[in-house]
Amino acid sequence: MEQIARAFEKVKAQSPLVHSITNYVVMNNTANALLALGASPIMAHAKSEMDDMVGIVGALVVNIGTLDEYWVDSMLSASQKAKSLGKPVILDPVGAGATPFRNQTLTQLIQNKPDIIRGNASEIMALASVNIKSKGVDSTNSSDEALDAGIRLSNETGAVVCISGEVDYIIKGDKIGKIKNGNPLMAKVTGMGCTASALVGAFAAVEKDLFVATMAAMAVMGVAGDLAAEKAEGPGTLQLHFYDALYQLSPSKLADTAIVEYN
Ligand SMILES: Nc1ncnc2c1ncn2[C@@H]1O[C@H](COP(=O)(O)OP(=O)(O)O)[C@@H](O)[C@H]1O
Ligand SMILES: Cc1ncsc1CCOP(=O)(O)O
Ligand SMILES: [Mg+2]
Repeated sequence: MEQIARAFEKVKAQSPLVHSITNYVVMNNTANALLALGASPIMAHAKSEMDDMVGIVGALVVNIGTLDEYWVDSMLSASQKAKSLGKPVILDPVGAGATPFRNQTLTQLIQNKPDIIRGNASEIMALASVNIKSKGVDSTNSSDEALDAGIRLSNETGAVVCISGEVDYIIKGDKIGKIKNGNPLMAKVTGMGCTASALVGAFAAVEKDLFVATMAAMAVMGVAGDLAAEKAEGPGTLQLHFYDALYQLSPSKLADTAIVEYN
């Protein structure tokens, strides 16, 4: 818990710049969430600026939500550049398993060795080649069901794998962490998973231990989700209160309220 609170202090002190190549649906949600957290967002996908942009940011978040052929080229070149500079790459495999194009793109992106993969249960199961029936971007599985797939995916790729859901699992080798905060209403707001991946980017930019960085980001998501749900009347006000909760959350409040298990 101390390490999680310290990572949050570093985000606040350093206000890292996070580069997202992300989808049209969530660009605004995720930029606002990064600002509320105390980080700084930039969304960019032009091929001509990928190398330069990656050169000035603290982390790269690649999110395939509304991918197309041009964007995939940008995603591949930006992740290669980030790896060559030793900057963390976070992959959000939105809609993994839904179409062959998504699966082929994810295979290429994973060959570039992302440092962290954060997805919902169905996406992680699809990435680990579990034969599931995809319902697009929303999960039809619980994170508990995806745990074995997540462990396998982490072992195969060497990445920290985060399976989000009622319980968030964070996996690296034989380390498994759980975050038990959050509220089911979060799944009724589009872009909450993408927001989680963006926050993971902010933490990875300042915290070298990427397992700790991912635990801390998911703890912040869960605690802010709990606080927002106490005030919300539905998905619309949940989103608004979520930004306010993120903005008001302190490292000490995080340490007092995060429900973290680790073994
Ligand atoms: N049933 C739930 N209970 C608590 N938190 C949840 C629940 N479902 C989702 N969350 C939280 O919402 C965020 C988005 O997760 P998820 O819905 O799994 O991602 P995605 O939007 O990519 O499908 C995460 O922070 C997760 O912890
Ligand atoms: C609805 C939708 N369609 C393509 S991307 C996207 C947003 C998905 O966001 P999240 O995975 O965070 O729910
Ligand atoms: Mg998602």
